[in-house]
This record gives sequence, structure tokens and C-alpha cells, in this order.
Amino acid sequence: MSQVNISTLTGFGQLSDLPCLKLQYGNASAVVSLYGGQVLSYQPTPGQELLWLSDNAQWHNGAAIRGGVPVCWPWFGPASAKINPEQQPLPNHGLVRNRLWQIRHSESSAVSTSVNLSIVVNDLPESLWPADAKAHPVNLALSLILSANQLTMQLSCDTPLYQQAALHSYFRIQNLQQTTVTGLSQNYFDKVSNAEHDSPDDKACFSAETDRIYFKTGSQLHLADDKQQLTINQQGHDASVIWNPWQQKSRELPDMADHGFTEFVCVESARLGLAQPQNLYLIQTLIPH
Ligand SMILES: O=P(O)(O)OC[C@H]1O[C@H](O)[C@H](O)[C@@H](O)[C@@H]1O
Repeated sequence: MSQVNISTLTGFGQLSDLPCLKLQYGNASAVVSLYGGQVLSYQPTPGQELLWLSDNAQWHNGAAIRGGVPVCWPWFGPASAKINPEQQPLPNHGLVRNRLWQIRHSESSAVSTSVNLSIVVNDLPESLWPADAKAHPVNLALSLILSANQLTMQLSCDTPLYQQAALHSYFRIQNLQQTTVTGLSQNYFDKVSNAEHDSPDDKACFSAETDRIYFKTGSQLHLADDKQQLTINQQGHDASVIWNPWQQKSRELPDMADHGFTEFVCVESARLGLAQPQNLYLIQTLIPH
């Protein structure tokens, strides 16, 4: 084993001054930003980057970093009417993408290198609390476990709330036309056409803007193109979201190059149900082949 350790970085790529941690386990490494609690890099071997980070990503002035694995919490996308009955101006994907997280614990062992981050949030909308609960600051935790063959991300909240969450992973791909995601369910909500669809199989391909919520997906998805394969294990989810903005949206996003959409697809493990207040325990594990 060449190296098992955790080090601090100030800045990553073009994101100058960004406070980050780098985890190393043998040949494998991962980088997580304390801003957003966002994994930015996962390399199972040196130079083999699995995650996509926009060349135009920003983090100053409250921006959410475009790429890596953003943490969406306690809502996903625009806050729904249940979460935001008074239609307050609330940010997309919740409150923690542009806040600083704290390091709680880190550990290197014979089998893995791990770090636990957390953030305390004390400005949750009232609508998230069960009727009989008294509002108090809430702790959201993210654990990263890097081993020789995989990276696991565990997002948890011990407070029962009407809460949604997603691990919004941006995966670097070589060839969008050859890219498939399999293991999906056969029923999805298409955010582009704003309608539910049935799919003839469990697969998504990419030939236009794609923004789909697949309901009740299983515990294992596969992402493949002609050069690479990745297994994505998930737990604690009730949906998986597949996103590629395609050309027009890519041009419209200030933090994405015009051709940015050709370089990634998002495969997101999400917990979207709001039927009852619940704790959160959402896991995504990346296993390259
Ligand atoms: O631009 P953002 O707030 O980061 O959201 C990026 C995308 O996230 C998810 O994949 C949603 O399903 C998309 O509708 C959204 O456009």
C-alpha cells in the first residue's frame, strides 16, 4: 500500500481558495469540498477521473459548484408546494449546496480511508416539521468511505422531517451517443415534456435534453459507454434522476461551456417522497470496472 491518508487542499482545479480534503487509499483518491459537502473528484487509479467538474464552475458569491456530487437537501429541484406553500423565493435543490460544512471525524484503516462531514441548519422552512414538533437546529451528515475498489457516500439526518434529498452525481463520459444507464424502472416522470411515461425497458440513452425521475428504482444501476463501465449502488432512495441538459440548456447555464453537455450525464440517487416525516439515510456507492 503506497499511501493511506487525508490531507487538506486550498483550491481545486480552477476553484481557487476552495477548502477541500483529499482522501487517498493506495492508488485511489477522492477530493471533497467543505463548501457544499461536495465530492469533486474520484480517481480509482491516478488520472482515471470518474466525476465531471465544469471548467466554468464557481463557488464565490454563493454559487453552487457545477459538477462532482452536489448534495441536494432538504428539497430537490424547486421546492414543491408542500415544502413551500407560501411560494417564498427558495433556492433550487435546497440549502446546503453553498454553505460550509465541518469535518467531524476522519480515519485511515487497513481497508479504507474515511471522513465524516456535517452541517447544522437552523433556517428550515416551518413546513418541514411534523405538526407536533418544535423547530430546532438540524444536523445533516455526509460520510465518505474510499477503499481500493469503490467510493461510498452516505447522507443522513436523524431528525424526522418532511425532507427530500439527492446525491446529484455528475459522471464524466467519453461518448454521449454511446452512453447508457441501465437498471432503471420502466416508469418515469419526464420533466422536459412534463408528463409520465412508460419505458419499454430499463434503459436510458441520450439524444436530446433528458431530465427524468425514474420511480422506485432498484439498488443497482449501470453506466456505460464504449470505453468505461461503472456500477452505481444505491440505498434509501425512492427514485433515480437522469439528467443531461443538451445544447440549448448548456448554452444558457453560465457555469457550463456550450459543449459541456457532451462531457457528462447525471445519475442521481434521490429520496423524494413527502408522505410522512422521516429520518434520512441515503447511500450511493460508485464501483468502477
Ligand atoms: O442547475 P441546478 O440547480 O444545479 O440543477 C440542475 C438539474 O438538476 C436535476 O438533475 C434536475 O432534475 C434538473 O431539472 C436540473 O436542471
